Amino acid sequence: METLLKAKLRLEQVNLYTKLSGNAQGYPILQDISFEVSEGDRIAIVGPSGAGKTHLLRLLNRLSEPTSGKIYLDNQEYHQIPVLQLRAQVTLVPQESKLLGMTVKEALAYPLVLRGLPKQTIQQRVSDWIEQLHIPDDWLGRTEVQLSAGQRQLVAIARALIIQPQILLLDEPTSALDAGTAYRVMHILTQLAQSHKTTILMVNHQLDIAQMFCTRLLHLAQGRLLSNQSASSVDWNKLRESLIQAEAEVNEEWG
Ligand SMILES: Nc1ncnc2c1ncn2[C@@H]1O[C@H](COP(=O)(O)OP(=O)(O)OP(=O)(O)O)[C@@H](O)[C@H]1O
Repeated sequence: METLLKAKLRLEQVNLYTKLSGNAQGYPILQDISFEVSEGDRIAIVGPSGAGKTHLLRLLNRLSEPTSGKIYLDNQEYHQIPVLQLRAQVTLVPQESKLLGMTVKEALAYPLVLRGLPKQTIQQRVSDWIEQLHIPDDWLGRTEVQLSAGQRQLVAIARALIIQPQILLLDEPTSALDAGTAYRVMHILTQLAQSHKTTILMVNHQLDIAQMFCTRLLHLAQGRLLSNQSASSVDWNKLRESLIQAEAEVNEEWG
């Protein structure tokens, strides 16, 4: 019972089915997913393509609703929490982020403007994160089309960090970053988790990053949770081999 009270996030037998034409029952995307997450956990979510990783993050950000089962934040059922309030606490950085025609500097400030923070606080916080993430001055006046995929990814991560959410959901956050920037971002996230008890759930195909960064690992396959274990108990070589094998099988299926 004690663990239930301490859980920051809890999923109980969550199922997600998507309606596809010609299939009345729907297509199973996630099945019987149950796990708990504590404050300050750094969780890597791994699994082959199509395993349901992105949909799991979408459920946690309420971009989708479970077909059945329950999700709790601090013991409060998800659907009882107003969605904007929930998203201020549980923030998603999707694989592709848009700056909506804004410059980088405007886009970084925008989430804070929406929250009505004083101008000086906004400027200070934006400058702090620009410095911490080593975002060069010459990016600040650029719009989305003037940034590379990696630059856009870093700006998207900065926008989420600026809000200081309690739970940060990241969908392949380092896939387009160079190695140096990826490790810098991971180092900052680790510090945040340790100093502010920020909880991090990150989908990642780069197992070396997951191994170095995470405290727990969730392994999904075909919409089911294959394992939920502490990072220290993972056999990383075995996991690497099984993911390569599973990915090859997915590719074979697609011919
Ligand atoms: N709009 C949709 N309608 C129906 N099924 C979908 C839809 N979008 C995705 N799917 C299916 O849902 C399953 C899970 O997709 P999801 O994107 O969550 O996988 P993933 O593990 O994140 O994959 P990847 O690593 O390739 O990003 C896949 O089988 C996919 O084909």
